[in-house]
Amino acid sequence: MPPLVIDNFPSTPGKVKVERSNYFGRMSHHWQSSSLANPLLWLFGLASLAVVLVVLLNSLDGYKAVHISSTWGGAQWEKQVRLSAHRKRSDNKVVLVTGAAGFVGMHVSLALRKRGDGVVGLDNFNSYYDPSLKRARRKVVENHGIFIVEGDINDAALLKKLFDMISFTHVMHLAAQAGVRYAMENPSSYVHSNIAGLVTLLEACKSAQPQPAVIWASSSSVYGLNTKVPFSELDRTDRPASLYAATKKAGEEITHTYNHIYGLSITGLRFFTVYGPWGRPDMAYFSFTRDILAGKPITVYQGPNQMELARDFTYIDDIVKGCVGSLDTAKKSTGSGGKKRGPAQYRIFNLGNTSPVTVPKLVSILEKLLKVKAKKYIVAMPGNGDVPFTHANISLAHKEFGYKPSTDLSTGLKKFVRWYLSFYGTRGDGIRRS
Ligand SMILES: O=C(O)[C@H]1O[C@H](OP(=O)(O)OP(=O)(O)OC[C@H]2O[C@@H](n3ccc(=O)[nH]c3=O)[C@H](O)[C@@H]2O)[C@H](O)[C@@H](O)[C@H]1O
Repeated sequence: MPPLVIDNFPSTPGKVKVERSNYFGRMSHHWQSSSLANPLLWLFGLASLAVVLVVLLNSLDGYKAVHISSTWGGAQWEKQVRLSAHRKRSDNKVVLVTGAAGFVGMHVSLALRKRGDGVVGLDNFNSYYDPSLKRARRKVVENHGIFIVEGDINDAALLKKLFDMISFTHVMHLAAQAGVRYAMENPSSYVHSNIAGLVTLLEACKSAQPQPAVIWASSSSVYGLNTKVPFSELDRTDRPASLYAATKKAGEEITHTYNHIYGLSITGLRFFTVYGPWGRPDMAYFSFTRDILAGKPITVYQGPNQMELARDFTYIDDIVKGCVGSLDTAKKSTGSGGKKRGPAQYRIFNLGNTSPVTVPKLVSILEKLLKVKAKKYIVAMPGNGDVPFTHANISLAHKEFGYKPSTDLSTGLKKFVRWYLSFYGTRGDGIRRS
């Protein structure tokens, strides 16, 4: 074999250019003659390593603040996974749902299960918001025969185990670090889940036999600072306003490379401010409900020139229909053994409601439903990643799988409030009593 020269090593004076064929042979000589034999330099090297480690651990602090748990493995665990993956008929799907104890994950898992699909959930039950809500959601899906594996999408060994055990036809990837404004508090958690976790999952999917089709949650936030409305999938998405948006945009690029290189069938869904029963306590409609009931003031942001902010709030049942529709129209991946055998499907869809509502209007609907007047602080929108408005053009999803949202904000909030009161009661402390 000819000597392998690593050419991309820097070749400026003082830097090395290594010839690998002779590398190990020369090492012993270098060991004796080079400065590596000097104990003082060793001490210095070890001290530098310690400093690097301390810096690295500190940078992980933000991530550690979100507690994550993991328990998997063993005969009983395997039995539960297999049972959960069991489909009713051979034409049903077998789906791995990541983030299954999350808001959208729970609802999508139930919808798939109800029609006879095999569904295995995966969730790390982190403490970004009250994990007891996630555990309550787990109870609901467990009652429908769905097992949620407790583990992280960054755990490559766990993913390999799952793909070795089960021939998943689809992966519905909904696990993510959500929240637009929290990205300024804990940026590393977004990189951990939305970038590193996504890549670990795609690696597992690309190597799986058979390769599943992947459907995953992107976000309306990728439209960032765009002003042209409604937002279309053809519009530019290179001006994100938050790190959250940037990681979702990165996800779209990352999934494209896995589609291109490995033949993974990919569908990205840009969700528009999803709300409804079993929702996320960090979102405005949820925290406003809690605070209005508690008699606490709420903060309503305002754009420049006292402009009211608006969102294309989308009800969870409509989102579920969009998720299931896109899953059912996803074509098979084309790769095998980690290699692409032909071009594979790559799609991106907006899943919105097509009728934006202002935040003050959202508050007035809640006031009516709760029969309590809100104490409002109107403040200028802080520069923390928020965008003034969102509005979806959904013609592509309509054409591809008949997506047609049918729940307006008043109707959807009525269902949310009914659920909220039955779950937490009227005290507004966000603590469940049952
Ligand atoms: O579509 C998305 O891709 C994203 O949707 C959601 O983000 P947003 O649309 O920002 O929802 P949300 O926080 O409920 O704020 C709603 C409105 O209330 C305003 N808002 C908020 C808080 C507050 O205290 N006051 C206030 O006026 C605020 O300024 C805004 O105008 C998801 O959280 C996110 O994970 C992602 O999925």
